[in-house]
Amino acid sequence: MQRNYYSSLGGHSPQSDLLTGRAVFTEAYAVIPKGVMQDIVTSFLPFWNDTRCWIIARPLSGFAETFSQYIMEVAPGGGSDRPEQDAEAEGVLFVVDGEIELTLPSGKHVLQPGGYAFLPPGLKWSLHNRSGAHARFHWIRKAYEAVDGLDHPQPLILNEKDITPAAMPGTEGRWATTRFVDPSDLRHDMHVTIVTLQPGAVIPFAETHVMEHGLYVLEGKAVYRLNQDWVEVEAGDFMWLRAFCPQACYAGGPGPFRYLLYKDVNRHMALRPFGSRH
Ligand SMILES: NC(=O)N[C@H](N)C(=O)O
Repeated sequence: MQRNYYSSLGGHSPQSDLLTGRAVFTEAYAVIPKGVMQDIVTSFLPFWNDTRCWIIARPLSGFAETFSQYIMEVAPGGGSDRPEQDAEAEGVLFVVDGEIELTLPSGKHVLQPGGYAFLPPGLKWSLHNRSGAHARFHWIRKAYEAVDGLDHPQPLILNEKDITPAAMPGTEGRWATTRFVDPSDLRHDMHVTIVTLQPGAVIPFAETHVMEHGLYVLEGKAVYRLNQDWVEVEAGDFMWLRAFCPQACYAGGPGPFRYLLYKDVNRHMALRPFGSRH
């Protein structure tokens, strides 16, 4: 079965989100509800044709934010021969709707919903929509932190349906993570995974950690604890969490609650606070 994660995006009228007022921006986190991703907040990117994008996360405060995240929408016939202009940037693509053709030095790959690509920095790639319908995918970009003595990671092309989710210990699979990258592979400095909670399952403690997150809800509903607040979220919503933002959740059902999760990993921290001279 082909999943369509995206059908809910933009499905709210602007009024309904005005009424529910679900958009939140605080010093610790932001919530961008699906209804806010309307035509007036689209961006267009250089060298992309028939493509628009919603930029839902970016390094912001000058402290330590590490990533940007886009929802890309490519019309039939659209795409780019020069998608990335920054040689430092690594990227992950995750398809939520339709079909894209990704060309790498190794050849052409067709990605459908659930399709994942890891693109190391400096890789030559291009992307086109050769199908007759719009294609939508997440594009997560980060400045790769190279380490002397570690090779750059290699490109990866995978699909979530080919990966068995790993259950969190003691949860009997009610909380599980689909991992596209081996967590012990230290060449990688970011992970993009899919977290799945069955109806009624919980993250039972307020996780508080240095890693930042982008969480895009692929499916279902939950109440998410963000810092000191409990926020209702559903498919199509996005949450941005700064380092140390406490987080927990309760999956509301009736179906599974699933989200795409970005996390920075596996690197030393700066020795001094941002902006310090000594
Ligand atoms: N909010 C989350 O899903 N966090 C994950 N458990 C994580 O940080 O790995």
